[in-house]
Amino acid sequence: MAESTKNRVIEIRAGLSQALGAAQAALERALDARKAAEARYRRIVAAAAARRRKLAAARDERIHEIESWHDTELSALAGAAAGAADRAAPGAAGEPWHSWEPTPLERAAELRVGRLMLPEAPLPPPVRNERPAAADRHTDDGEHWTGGAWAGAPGEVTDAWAGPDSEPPESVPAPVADDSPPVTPALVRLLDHGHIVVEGDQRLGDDVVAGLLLRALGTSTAGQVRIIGYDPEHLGGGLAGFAPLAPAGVLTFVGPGGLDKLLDELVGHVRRINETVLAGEYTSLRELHAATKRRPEPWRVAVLLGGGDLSRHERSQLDRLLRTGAACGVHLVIRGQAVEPGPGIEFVVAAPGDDARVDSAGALPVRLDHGPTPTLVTATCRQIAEAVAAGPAPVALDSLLPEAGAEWRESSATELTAPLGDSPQGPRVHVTLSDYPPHALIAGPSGTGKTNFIYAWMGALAARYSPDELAFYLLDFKEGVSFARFAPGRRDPSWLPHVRLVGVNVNTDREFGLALLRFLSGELKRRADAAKQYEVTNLAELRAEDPEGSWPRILAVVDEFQVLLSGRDSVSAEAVDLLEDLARRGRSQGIHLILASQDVSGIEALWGRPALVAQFSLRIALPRARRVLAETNAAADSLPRYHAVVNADSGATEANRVVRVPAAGDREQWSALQHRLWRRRPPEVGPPRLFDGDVIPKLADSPDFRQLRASASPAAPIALLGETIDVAARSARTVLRRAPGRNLAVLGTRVDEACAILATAGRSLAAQFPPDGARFSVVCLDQDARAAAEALHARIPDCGWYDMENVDWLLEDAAAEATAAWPADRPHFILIYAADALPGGKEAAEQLRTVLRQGPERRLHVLGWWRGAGLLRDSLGGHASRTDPIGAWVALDVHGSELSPYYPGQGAPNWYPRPWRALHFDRSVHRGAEVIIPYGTS
Ligand SMILES: Nc1ncnc2c1ncn2[C@@H]1O[C@H](COP(=O)(O)OP(=O)(O)OP(=O)(O)O)[C@@H](O)[C@H]1O
Repeated sequence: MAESTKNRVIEIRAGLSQALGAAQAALERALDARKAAEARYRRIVAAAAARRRKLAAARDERIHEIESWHDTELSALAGAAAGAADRAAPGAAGEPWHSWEPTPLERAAELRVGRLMLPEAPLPPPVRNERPAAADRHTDDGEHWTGGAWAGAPGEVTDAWAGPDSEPPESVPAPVADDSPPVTPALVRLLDHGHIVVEGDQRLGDDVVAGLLLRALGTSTAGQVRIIGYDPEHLGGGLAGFAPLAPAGVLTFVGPGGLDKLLDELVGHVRRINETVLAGEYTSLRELHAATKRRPEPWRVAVLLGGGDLSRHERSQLDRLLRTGAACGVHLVIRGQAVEPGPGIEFVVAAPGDDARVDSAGALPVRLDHGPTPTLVTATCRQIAEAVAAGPAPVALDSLLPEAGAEWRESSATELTAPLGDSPQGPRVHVTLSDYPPHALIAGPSGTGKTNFIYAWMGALAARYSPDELAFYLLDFKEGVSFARFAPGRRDPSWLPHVRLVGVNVNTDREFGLALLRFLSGELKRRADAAKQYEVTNLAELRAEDPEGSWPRILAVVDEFQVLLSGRDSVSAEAVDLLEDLARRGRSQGIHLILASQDVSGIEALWGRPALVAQFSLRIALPRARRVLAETNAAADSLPRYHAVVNADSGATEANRVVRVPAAGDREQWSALQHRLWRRRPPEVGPPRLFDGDVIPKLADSPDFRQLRASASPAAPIALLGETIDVAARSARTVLRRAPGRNLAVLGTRVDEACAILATAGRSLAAQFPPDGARFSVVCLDQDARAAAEALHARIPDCGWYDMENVDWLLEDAAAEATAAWPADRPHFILIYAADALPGGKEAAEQLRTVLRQGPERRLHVLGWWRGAGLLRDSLGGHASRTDPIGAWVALDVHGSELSPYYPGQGAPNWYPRPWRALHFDRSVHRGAEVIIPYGTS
């Protein structure tokens, strides 16, 4: 091989080896670079994953925070909205139909028509431990998760490779179901606020109207919402379910063509209410109600369903009502008429699903409620109609009273004024008694509330005027004890401090009525004398001149007064005279009479006495009372229950004022007032005198008996006999002084009463003497009276006892005593039970006559019981004998005609016997006989 070739080979080899070395080095460098690049790549990937995890965690945390804040806020807002809705629409105003029932509310509420579709507050997210599946998922906010990264999530490393190591977000908000029921009702305002126009879907609109009406009815007191339906296309069919309201007058239908008249009428109501009810004092009925708690006018809701084009007049009336009706409680619910938006007008657009709208809810979707079921509508309407037919609920007595603590502030110097209740038009009705009108006549058939009316009037007066200003004298001729509540009783020791006298169960004791009139007559005289002395003419002037004097106005109330005037006897004759005088002259002296009667004949009894009836210019008629107002005034015929016509001008129709009378009969309410006033009574005001004709008085309770004291030798011993029927509790008495005729005869067959009278006489006489100061002898000649005679005998110390066996001794002794020449050293009282049964024939009879004739002058007095007026006559010596030895007598079941011999110069006394009553006459003091009540044994 040539050198050159060798060299070339060597060169090539060297070159190749060099190249190989270089390549080797380059490869090594490249491998190093690759290694470094790979290491860097791994670092970047790891950093990216770590960063992404961190960011995802931060994002999740933030999302979670935002979501929980959102949830809390949303639930708080939803809760607040629901709470506000509940408050605005409580009870029947907002309750869903399935649990709905009427709940009358204090004031008008907003009414629910459906639900507001508010954005829903999601449920709290559950903590997720599982990875979500790799499949696509939709979150509730519409984001799209692809299994590796959140599409469109901000700040995400979206360009990074999502290797198998990459993690999905730890927690994902759970999708929330969107079908939980919304809780916020959609409300509209109708009553006391405005009008509602329903548009849109016909059937759903009908449901809205029915729902609104039912809710309006159910949230108010029965009868306070009146509906007037105008439905010319379906002739009322649109309101068919409400038909049960029609008979009670709560729903009226206006026929086609009647719109004109209906709108005119409603405008008329608005004008009237503005003029007479709001009367410039309030701007709306709502304001009046807030200030006074009274709602004198019903809400009138006119439902206008279709009806085509309106005439110009109708349109302008409708516009007027839309502007001014709501303030006066006149509201319109309109369908099928174009109405311009305006203040207070709510538009409801009916549509299915969530497409309905309520104007005041803005753009919020509304889902309307279904209408109430026909059964619910008719049942509710029937219930309301029944409640209306049953009449309004009673008003409480408290509504007539001043605030507690503000009592007794009025002066009665010129008048007595008190409210009696509200008129249906709203204003209070006040009634005044003064110089004109001075006296009142009240009439009402039984059960119409006459007694209640009197209570209410008395309560309103008694709360305003103190007992210094006003005094009551009360008399009830009806059977029962209606006025007894004003006097202390066993159950309640309080009394009405103004009441000076209460007479109950006096229907057979007309004398008590007479006694009251006599007493008032005496008081009239006292006032007239004082007026003369001060040279004044009426009570106001007298009080001004004599400020220290006690001059209360007097109110004398006589219920069923006709009993007093019935009968043509001396009682009614005198009663009429006294009444006439009191009615005529009492007015200026502050004495007022209130006569009440349930009986038309009672009122008619007065018509025959025009002078008397003319004085009673205040006339009060309860429902169906006849003839108490003027002849042509029939206002009482149509009065609802618990109402009265008050007329202060003798019944002239234009002076009628209708008043709704509060319930004052309730014992509890009355007692609360009475106790309040009783606790305030001045210390000098004692309880009233209670005269109860059904109660037998007791001698031990008699003030006259209690005052009797023993004295050594009373010149005029008093024999008490029984209680007089009088304004003051007085005992009838006869004085047994030393004078001819001072004997007492008790006449009649009624043993118990005769014995009671003798016992009273004996005990009261004995009470006036010290031991041995007088001699008492009891003679019992009738077995039936023995127990009573023995009881008396036992009560009187050292009393002699005589009967059939030994009465002759007593008579002989007494006759001698009566004719003796020497003066008696002490009085001797002989009490004889059944003196007509005296044994011993003529001789004994003669002795008795001697004692009767001559005894009294020698202080020997007979108190004898004869079982008949004729038998006494026999004892006195027969028909022709004189009766003057009997100076005093008490007759029981003896007719007046039989008493004429003992009733000198006056014919026969007017006496019809009645149980436990007696007629007493004492010729030394009486002009006429008086009725007395024997004391019961005690
Ligand atoms: N304004 C009223 N509000 C509520 N209840 C009333 C009212 N007026 C009367 N009543 C009730 O009606 C009933 C009859 O009333 P009241 O006794 O006053 O009638 P009256 O006309 O006096 O009847 P009578 O003469 O038969 O006693 C009573 O139960 C009473 O409580």
